[in-house]
Amino acid sequence: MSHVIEMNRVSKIFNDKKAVDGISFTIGKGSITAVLGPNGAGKTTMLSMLLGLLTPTEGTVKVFGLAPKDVKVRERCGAMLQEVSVMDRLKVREIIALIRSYYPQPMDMEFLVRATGLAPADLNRYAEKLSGGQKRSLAFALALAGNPQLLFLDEPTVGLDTTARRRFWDTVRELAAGGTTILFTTHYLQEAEEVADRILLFSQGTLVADGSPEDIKARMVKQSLSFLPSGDAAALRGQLLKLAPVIDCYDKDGRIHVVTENTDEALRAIFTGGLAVRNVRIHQGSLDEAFEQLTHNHEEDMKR
Ligand SMILES: Nc1ncnc2c1ncn2[C@@H]1O[C@H](COP(=O)(O)OP(=O)(O)OP(=O)(O)O)[C@@H](O)[C@H]1O
Repeated sequence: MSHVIEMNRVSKIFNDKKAVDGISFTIGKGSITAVLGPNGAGKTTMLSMLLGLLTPTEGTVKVFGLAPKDVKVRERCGAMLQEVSVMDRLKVREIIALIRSYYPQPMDMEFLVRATGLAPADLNRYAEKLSGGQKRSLAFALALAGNPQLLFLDEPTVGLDTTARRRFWDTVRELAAGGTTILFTTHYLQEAEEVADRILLFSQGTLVADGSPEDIKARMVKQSLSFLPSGDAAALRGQLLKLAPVIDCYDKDGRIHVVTENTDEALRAIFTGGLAVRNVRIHQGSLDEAFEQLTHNHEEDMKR
């Protein structure tokens, strides 16, 4: 299968700083990928190379098997970037019509209006008179105007209210179901977890995790178990701390929690030892915790 996006050992150096450091990944058709990472991790730099706005210092970037600057690639891509600048002295309808006219098979105007939530009345307004949220809806309409097969979205929902945000993600899901490939950056972990089928987690220019939200949560080193004590809780805690796989244990919300690097081994030790526990639960940890842990571990490794 040919990949929609292919990054092979890509680095970008600004002066002496490596903003992106030897990154490789591929992305397949119709997937929704979230790019996450703290400020300065290299997300926008990576996106700019995919859009052909920046040239890699090392490595190769291919989009639809071609260089990102190729006109055949540009015709098939749409982008919504962080900075929204609208053309003055043009009405919303005129701007959308203008952008649609640049493409061989533009997106249906009715779909654009419905999908982006622009009200019919908004179409006759001058773009500079729109609110911040409406300007972002217009930017989304412009990103879709060319009927793209690949859509780049850089922190797309900043400034959108709850309704607009929900409509936005519904449209993204609908497009992906129709075969459009989506790559978006976000700082909202909940969005990544709900919408993306894959997460690329960046830290200091490198890719520290790549997988489904579930995979990434499962990579948490520390998971926890909790249960209700069947007998004396203090005695049970003492017994638990003597088991090799148990790192720590504590009481919370009437349950005893056990911290471990391996829930399977901890459970085995508890049952083999005949400890009096019931109502066992395994806590995977949140994506938030996984994200903190993975980027923190990476930063610590870099200091060594
Ligand atoms: N044009 C540039 N010249 C010099 N350094 C740059 C340039 N663009 C980015 N950088 C540096 O590269 C690093 C990565 O920046 P980038 O904007 O890609 O991060 P990011 O992950 O998108 O951050 P944010 O979440 O804040 O948008 C930062 O240290 C930044 O200062």
